[in-house]
Amino acid sequence: FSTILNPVGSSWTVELVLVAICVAIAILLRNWLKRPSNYPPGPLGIPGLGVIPFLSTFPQREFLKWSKKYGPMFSARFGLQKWVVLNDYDSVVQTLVKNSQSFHGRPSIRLFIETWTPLGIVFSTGGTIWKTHRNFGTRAVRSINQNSMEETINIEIKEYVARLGEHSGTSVDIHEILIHAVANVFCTFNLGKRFDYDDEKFNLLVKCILNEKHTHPAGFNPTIFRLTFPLCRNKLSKVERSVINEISIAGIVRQVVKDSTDKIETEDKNMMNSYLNKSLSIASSIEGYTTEDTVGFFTDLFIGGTETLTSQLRWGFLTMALHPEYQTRVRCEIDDVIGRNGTAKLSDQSKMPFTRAVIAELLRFRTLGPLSLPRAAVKDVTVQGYKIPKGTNVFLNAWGLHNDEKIWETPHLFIPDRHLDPDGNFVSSKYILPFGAGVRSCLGENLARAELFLVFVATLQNFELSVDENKPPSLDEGRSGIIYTPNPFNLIINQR
Ligand code: HEM
Repeated sequence: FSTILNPVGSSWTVELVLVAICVAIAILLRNWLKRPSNYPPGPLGIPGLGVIPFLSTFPQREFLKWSKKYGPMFSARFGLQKWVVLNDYDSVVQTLVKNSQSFHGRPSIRLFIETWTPLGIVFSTGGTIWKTHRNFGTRAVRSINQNSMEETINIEIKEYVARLGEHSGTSVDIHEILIHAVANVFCTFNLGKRFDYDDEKFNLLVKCILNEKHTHPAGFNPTIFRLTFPLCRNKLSKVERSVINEISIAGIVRQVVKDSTDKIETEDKNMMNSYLNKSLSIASSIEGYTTEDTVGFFTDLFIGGTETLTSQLRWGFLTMALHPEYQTRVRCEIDDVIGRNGTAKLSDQSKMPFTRAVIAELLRFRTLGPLSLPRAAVKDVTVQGYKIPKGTNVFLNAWGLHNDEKIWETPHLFIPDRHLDPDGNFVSSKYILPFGAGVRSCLGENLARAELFLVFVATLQNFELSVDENKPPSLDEGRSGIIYTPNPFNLIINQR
């Protein structure tokens, strides 16, 4: 060793190098231990790695545990990155709602920037293009009135019930049929047309969503890992790039955008046409805006709106099959309010407290986005007395909020009655935040809630769901990525 360091044999060179190494380590340690004044407390972790070695594949669990020790808003380093984790309602409101504009960013996650081509709204780091997408999206979603939303969803439900009926009496994985229905609702609102279930292009889209890999490898653990270790990132993101590109959803959307641009109409027939009209006129005023941004926007809506809803409904049907007593209670309510052959309306919700309680409990019990989507502070800001510097990333631990024993008794159990008052009325809880909070909360929340209700009700109205008693699927087996999806499972469905 000394020959390498000291080829010429002078001892002071060795000493000098050793001193330099010690100084470098001391500086690194000092920087590691240094925190801005009034910064939220948190676990120190290991220099260079932060808390990564202490996280499981379900990090929200460790986060909730740490929040008991360091407080509901605590800080942690993932590698060299500074993060703050919010674990209770107050810290979420104070941070993401009251200081909405300061936290409208998302971290610049290279993984998404490299693989999510083109970058649309969901992983946009913020700024003018995100604002344009967001403003337009919000207005477009608001402009869909309840009647047309109901009508469009119910048209799809008819087809979906008929397809499911073909499997009556058998054990089947309903994932693909469900995606067809949910994706077609998206297509009707956004592209202005629904597709036949046998349409080649449509089936390709459905297959892309079925390719569950795209939700898994991009999960937060690997993401954090790759952010920290560039070499691993490059190696792994190659796999992901091929998966995501293979998905080719963007490719199909690009073609539809092109077709629509070619015959753009002044009349706002659907969201895409309307968006294209608008984007063409604003493109010249926004630096760097291209039609690829439009493609990204619609690709995000498609992925964000299809896989999420489908997974939440799959969790719901599995839960009902494993809890026949609740399934029967929902069905009795459906029969009373809608009847065996009636079509559910959104307004029926006010007369169906137990069904609402089941859906609310489902959103709590199987939180689809356990860590919501990460945010970033776009400026220095003080929250609850803590200083959070610009560039700090933020996790909303929605799973933690939904499983906090201070709020929920036996949170690991599915108990819809906790959402009913003594008179049986549904009571909505502010402590359930499945759609995030603040200016970047879910753009499709209203549509998602409407679809959840209508598809859930139609399924239980028409079918009895059960599982193979010999090897029942488990509610504890899911894949934790960006979203928490159930593993593939079969249900025995019997038409009533
Ligand atoms: C059960 C269904 C759904 C769940 C649980 C869900 C959940 C979420 C969550 C947690 C976020 C991040 C919010 C935040 O950062 O605070 C999000 C964002 C988003 N969601 Fe959803 N979502 C669902 C359905 C949908 C649907 C149907 C659509 C589309 C029509 C949609 C479009 C979006 C978009 C575009 C964003 C990004 C908004 C932005 O970054 O400004 N989601 N969603």
